[in-house]
Amino acid sequence: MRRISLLGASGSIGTQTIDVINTHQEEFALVGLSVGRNIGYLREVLANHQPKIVSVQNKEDAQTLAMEYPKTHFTYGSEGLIEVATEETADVLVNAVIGSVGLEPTLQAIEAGKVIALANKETLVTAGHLVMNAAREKGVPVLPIDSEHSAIYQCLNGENPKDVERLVITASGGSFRDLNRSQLANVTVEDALNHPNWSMGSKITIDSATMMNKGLEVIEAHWLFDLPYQKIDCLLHKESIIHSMVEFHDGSVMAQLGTPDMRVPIQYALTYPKRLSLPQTKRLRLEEYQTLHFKQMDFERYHALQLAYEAGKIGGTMTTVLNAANEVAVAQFLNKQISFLQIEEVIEKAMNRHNVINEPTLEQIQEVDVETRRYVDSLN
Ligand SMILES: NC(=O)C1=CN([C@@H]2O[C@H](COP(=O)(O)OP(=O)(O)OC[C@H]3O[C@@H](n4cnc5c(N)ncnc54)[C@H](OP(=O)(O)O)[C@@H]3O)[C@@H](O)[C@H]2O)C=CC1
Ligand SMILES: CC(=O)[C@@H](O)[C@H](O)COP(=O)(O)O
Ligand SMILES: [Mn+2]
Repeated sequence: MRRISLLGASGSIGTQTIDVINTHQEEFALVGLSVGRNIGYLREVLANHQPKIVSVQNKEDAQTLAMEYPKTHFTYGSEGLIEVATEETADVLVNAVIGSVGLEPTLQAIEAGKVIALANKETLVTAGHLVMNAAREKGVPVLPIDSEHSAIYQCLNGENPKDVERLVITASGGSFRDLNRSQLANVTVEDALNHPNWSMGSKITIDSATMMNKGLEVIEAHWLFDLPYQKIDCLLHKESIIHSMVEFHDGSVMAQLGTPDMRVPIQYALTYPKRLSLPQTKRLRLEEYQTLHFKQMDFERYHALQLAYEAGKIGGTMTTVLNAANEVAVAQFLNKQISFLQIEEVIEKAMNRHNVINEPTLEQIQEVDVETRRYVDSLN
């Protein structure tokens, strides 16, 4: 029995994690969870699970719920996320919150010796060295949930990491993949939220449309697989059937395939190194596709990806700036305060003015994060 704490239970990854847990009730127990403001969904979960601890965003919600569910401890805010992440009866933390708010709970969970199943890629983008060093020191595995990284993890299973020539991360191209740059000037939020292959939360769907999602994933791969940026490539593949590939020195290429369904990588992270059945996923029948498409990445068309590679290669706090500026700019775009193309403009401005700190501490990262958010807010 694996006992799971789940941050971000009401989101796209969170609800699919609960689906996986419900599918294998003999294997998994949900001992802790957090939601933000979606108390309605939390009540649905509490009808079927008896977690020891629950965190919500607001104190008032925590107080109301505590009266209704006396067997569960309710907490709230950023401290609440840490309490759930370090719940003593949990073996595994599934981190499925959005944004760098996921960093401290991840670090504290590592300190408490929990296995980390990580969807929250912003954690590695903003402070990959802190997370991976802490995990190494504690001997705690960091298992990827992100589909591309799960694919690479599966391809590397049993291989010697020294034999890797390069990683090939596939990219769907996002909502605007058939538009050229000049056609991006007037695109709407509603259009941007219409991802061709995946149903995901709004922030990552916008990241996918700007190609920043691939940029975040390149940095995530750099930390997870300890490879230099020169060995991490991106390839446009519009069907999202090949979830990523690993090329080895002998020319062999390993790929992981499947229909686009996040429950597969979520479950793999929860059962690793075993596999369990997942009857509800649509099976891949390649004859239904006949043709899969591939195209070289175009860095002029997808400038945000270029910025992410630059930030990654510069390193230190530059990726913290990239991430924080992106989080604020995407929120502004979703609130219709800036245009789609301004997202990358804002990120570039924030990067250009930043004096990098190498090997930053957690405090320095938090300061740079706050300062970058303040700067990006001031632009608007
Ligand atoms: N969705 C996907 O298919 C994939 C997602 N990922 C990554 O997984 C992470 C989650 O993405 P996704 O599930 O799409 O996101 P969603 O927006 O769907 O869900 C986010 C979750 O985090 C909660 N939340 C949001 N802000 C806060 C906050 N400040 N404090 C506490 N909780 C908060 C939300 O609560 P509430 O809604 O209750 O307010 C919700 O439970 C991201 O890092 C994303 O990049 C990676 C690969 C695929
Ligand atoms: C499902 C998943 O892992 C997302 O990160 C997905 O990769 C988004 O698709 P693209 O970024 O390739 O459009
Ligand atoms: Mn992904």
